[in-house]
Order: sequence, then C-alpha cells, then structure tokens
Amino acid sequence: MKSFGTAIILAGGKSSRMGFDKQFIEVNQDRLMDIVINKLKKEFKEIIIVTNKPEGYYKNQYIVTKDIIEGKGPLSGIHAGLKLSSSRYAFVVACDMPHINLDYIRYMKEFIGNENIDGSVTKYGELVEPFNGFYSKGIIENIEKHLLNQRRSINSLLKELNIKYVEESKAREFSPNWDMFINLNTQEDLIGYLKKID
Ligand SMILES: Nc1nc2c(ncn2[C@@H]2O[C@H](COP(=O)(O)OP(=O)(O)OP(=O)(O)O)[C@@H](O)[C@H]2O)c(=O)[nH]1
Ligand SMILES: [Mg+2]
Repeated sequence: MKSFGTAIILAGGKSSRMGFDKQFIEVNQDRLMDIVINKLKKEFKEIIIVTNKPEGYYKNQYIVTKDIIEGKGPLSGIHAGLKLSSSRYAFVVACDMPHINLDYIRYMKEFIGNENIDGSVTKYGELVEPFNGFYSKGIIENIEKHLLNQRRSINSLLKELNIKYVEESKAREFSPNWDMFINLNTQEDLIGYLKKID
C-alpha cells in the first residue's frame, strides 16, 4: 500500500451560507474545483471526490463517490473517501479551499514519515485546522462510532485519536497570511478571493 498517494476532496455540503453550490463555483470559466484538482494531481496519483452530486463530474480522471453515512457533515465525506483510498494516509481538503500549497503538503509527508499515527493536522492558536491535513485509513471505524453517537465534530474526534500536530509557527513559514487554510463560506469570501486573484 502506498503511504501518501491519495487526496480526498470534500464536496458534499449544503453551501447554506454561500447560497449556491460551492463545488461548482467558476473562476474565469474554470471550475474552482478543477484548479484544486490540477494542483493536487502534481502530488497525488489518486484523487477521490466525495460529492452529493456525482452527475456533475467526468469520472475518467478521478474517483467520484458519495457519502455512505449521509447528512452528517465533513466527517461523512472523510469516511467515504478513506474507504476507497488505496493509501495508508490520505490528504483531505475542502472543495472551497483554493490555495493548495504543494510545498506544505510535501513538508507534511516528511513530518509524518514512517510514523504510525491516526493523522496529522495543523494547530491554529488553541484550535486546529482539520483540512489540509492527512488522515489514516485506520480511523474508518472511529469515524463510524463517532457518527453513530450523533457526534459530528472533527475536532472532538481528533482529540480521541493519535494525531501529530504541526505548530502554527511552522505552517506560517509556508503560508504567512494563512491563505492555505482559507475556505470560501460566504459570497463576501468569494468576492474577496476573486478580487485578490485579479
Ligand atoms: N461529503 C460531504 N462533504 C461535506 C458534508 N458537509 C460539508 N461537507 C464539505 O466539507 C467542507 C467544509 O464544509 P463547510 O464549509 O461547512 O461547507 P457546507 O457545509 O457546504 O457549507 P454551509 O452549509 O454554509 O456550512 C466543504 O468542502 C463541504 O463541501 C457532507 O455531509 N458530506
Ligand atoms: Mg457546513
């Protein structure tokens, strides 16, 4: 089994704050998702999209799948993605995070190395950034138990697992303004992003 050959993109949310489906946002006629996918392809052989609209994708370039435990938020997506992953650790990102940082991804791979952990994510003050992180295929059952107990929080699950944390100061060396963790929740977020890339 490969160690780090897989990236999972979560695209099964309701986009309630954005008001239209975030997975199909277009930037200069390209789908934002395609920009994300094309960057990830440089570092990952296997791309898995976990979506609630599989019909919206061409399936020859990547794996397209749906939640198995539906309607429980991002952990549902991580769960379905890990099930199909052929790698020991999968990189997990949200469909609305445009600033994929390949240098940071490479750093995280080395940081994990051969260690036997449940995942690796980045600290942010007292909080953690659950995306732009690596998760082990070994936590599938942990996620199932968590969701069956009606617990949806990734952060509360992480507290129960063996996670290796990257310090915020280290991550800031790669992304001083924290861009690589920015996600587009609202139309204001999207407008701000479009202005910046102009
Ligand atoms: N597969 C899957 N992905 C999800 C689910 N809920 C959220 N996501 C994804 O997780 C990421 C982070 O979620 P949010 O930023 O809260 O997105 P969202 O839930 O669509 O947006 P809001 O409705 O505004 O909260 C996004 O990439 C979502 O597409 C889900 O139930 N299943
Ligand atoms: Mg949400």
